[in-house]
Amino acid sequence: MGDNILEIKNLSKNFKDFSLNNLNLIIPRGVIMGLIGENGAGKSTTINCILNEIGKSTGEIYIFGKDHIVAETKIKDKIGVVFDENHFPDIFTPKEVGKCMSGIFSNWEWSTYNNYLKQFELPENKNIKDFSKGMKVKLAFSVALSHRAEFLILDEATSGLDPIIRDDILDILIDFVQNENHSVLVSSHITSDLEKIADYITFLHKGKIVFSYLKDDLIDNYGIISCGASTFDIFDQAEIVAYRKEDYQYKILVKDRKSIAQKYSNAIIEPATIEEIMLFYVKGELQ
Ligand SMILES: Nc1ncnc2c1ncn2[C@@H]1O[C@H](COP(=O)(O)OP(=O)(O)OP(=O)(O)O)[C@@H](O)[C@H]1O
Repeated sequence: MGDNILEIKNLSKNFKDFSLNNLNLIIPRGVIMGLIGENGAGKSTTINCILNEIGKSTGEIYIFGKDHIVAETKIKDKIGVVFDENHFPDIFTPKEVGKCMSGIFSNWEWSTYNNYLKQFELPENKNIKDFSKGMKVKLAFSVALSHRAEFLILDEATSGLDPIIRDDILDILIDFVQNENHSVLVSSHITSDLEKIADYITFLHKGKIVFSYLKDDLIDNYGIISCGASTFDIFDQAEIVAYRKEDYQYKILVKDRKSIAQKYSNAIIEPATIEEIMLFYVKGELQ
């Protein structure tokens, strides 16, 4: 267990109209795990269960090898969290936030915090209520990165940021996992960002994990075939993950595009992006 920063076993959470269903997930040390899924798929619920912000119905969660509830205080000291909303009281200034955090986190580093405030051009004495949405997110990143966290958990944290700051944040995350004790769990709708930085992609759909794969395996192996009805009919159905019927053609998602290309030499096969793979699973006909 020591090599994994997070281990989730058979996690379920039942709400009245929604259930997270028997999730199993491992995040090794030294990696960025991207969590994708449609609105309402259960990404925030998963993250809230990990952080014990909401109680799980059943299952086990270990962070740094320890039960996430038994060792909650110690664990939270080493986790940096950024959500898509302001965590801090509006009347605080960044300086006051720093003072408050220095009392909460045992490894608080003022110099790192002040450097991030500078890098993100955040005025240290302005009230947060007068910050833009992007400034609030940048403040949350400054805090998350200033207490020697080993595990960063980001829930839709970058979606309110402009492409330039987003790019800076992606660089910071890549840099963060250069320390092989560190890992990042990042949920995002911006799949192109995850395509740039994630080592693994976990796809959650209607409360269940569809897959949790190495990103390079996804990109190297999945493919999309465009073909007419007659070609579609000769495909071995077992080779089709999902398909979508368009006006004059079928689009087929396959898992092993290289062997399919050899077998059906007339078929046109393109690599699939993460967004396309997700769309096929959510909107296509599944085999
Ligand atoms: N406290 C709650 N009580 C009842 N249902 C809830 C509660 N919190 C979340 N849900 C439901 O759980 C489902 C999953 O929500 P969740 O916020 O985890 O999805 P998500 O994948 O993070 O979506 P998004 O991308 O829109 O943020 C939704 O149907 C939501 O209505």
